[in-house]
Amino acid sequence: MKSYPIVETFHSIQGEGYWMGRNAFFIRLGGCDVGCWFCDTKESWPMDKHPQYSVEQLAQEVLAVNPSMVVITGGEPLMHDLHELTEGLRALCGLPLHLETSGAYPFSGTFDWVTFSPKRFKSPDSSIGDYVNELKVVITGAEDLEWAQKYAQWVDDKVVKFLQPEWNSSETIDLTVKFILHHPEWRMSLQTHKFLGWP
Ligand SMILES: C[S@@+](CC[C@H](N)C(=O)[O-])C[C@H]1O[C@@H](n2cnc3c(N)ncnc32)[C@H](O)[C@@H]1O
Ligand SMILES: Nc1nc2[nH]cc(C(=O)O)c2c(=O)[nH]1
Ligand code: SF4
Ligand SMILES: [Mg+2]
Repeated sequence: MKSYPIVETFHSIQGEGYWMGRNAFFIRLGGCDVGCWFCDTKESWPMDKHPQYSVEQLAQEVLAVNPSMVVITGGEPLMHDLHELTEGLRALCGLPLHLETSGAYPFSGTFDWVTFSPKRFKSPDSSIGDYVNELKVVITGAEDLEWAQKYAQWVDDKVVKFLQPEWNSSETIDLTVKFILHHPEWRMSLQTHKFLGWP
């Protein structure tokens, strides 16, 4: 069966976005070429520097901690064909599968929830449009707020829209709060696990 390069796996709360606070098992796949300067997981960028795990090995790790859901993240997960990973985890674990992606590569796999975090450094592939449940735009300054609105128009009306400021910049957090006070269609997402010192 197919294997995937794994940066890390961990059991924590979903720190961000719509499912914030839920008990989740995270699988971080290696490989990303999007190049965000603010990326908080740059160690995930190399594709070939991480150990390969089979889908069965990953399923065993999930089952050992009995989480309420599994989050596939990275790196950029869509650089891989996620079909075997999601079909295998679904068959072996029977848990909801969530995806964190920039959408920069064609969509693959079957997910119960897709969080789309587009980046100005590499445009999303149009294939993600049909699958998005949540839009989560990282805010580092005023220009990102303008840019976020472009994607709010691009996704379906029913998509839940979050602005996620860089967690360690109080100016950016203030800027984001002030914007939301004038744009009630947006919600705030904070990376709560970082404030708590959890992975
Ligand atoms: C590390 S990325 C991995 C998944 C995928 N490559 C992506 O960017 O969506 C996981 C989430 O963290 C967000 N993120 C990365 N660096 C961040 C930072 N410095 N501040 C806030 N959010 C950040 C991303 O936008 C994404 O929503
Ligand atoms: N606790 C926790 N929640 C998260 N939600 C998305 C994450 C990610 O890196 O994709 C993440 C993460 O790294 N940790
Ligand atoms: S797309 Fe995601 S993993 Fe890749 S550099 Fe940007 S934030 Fe980091
Ligand atoms: Mg993270």
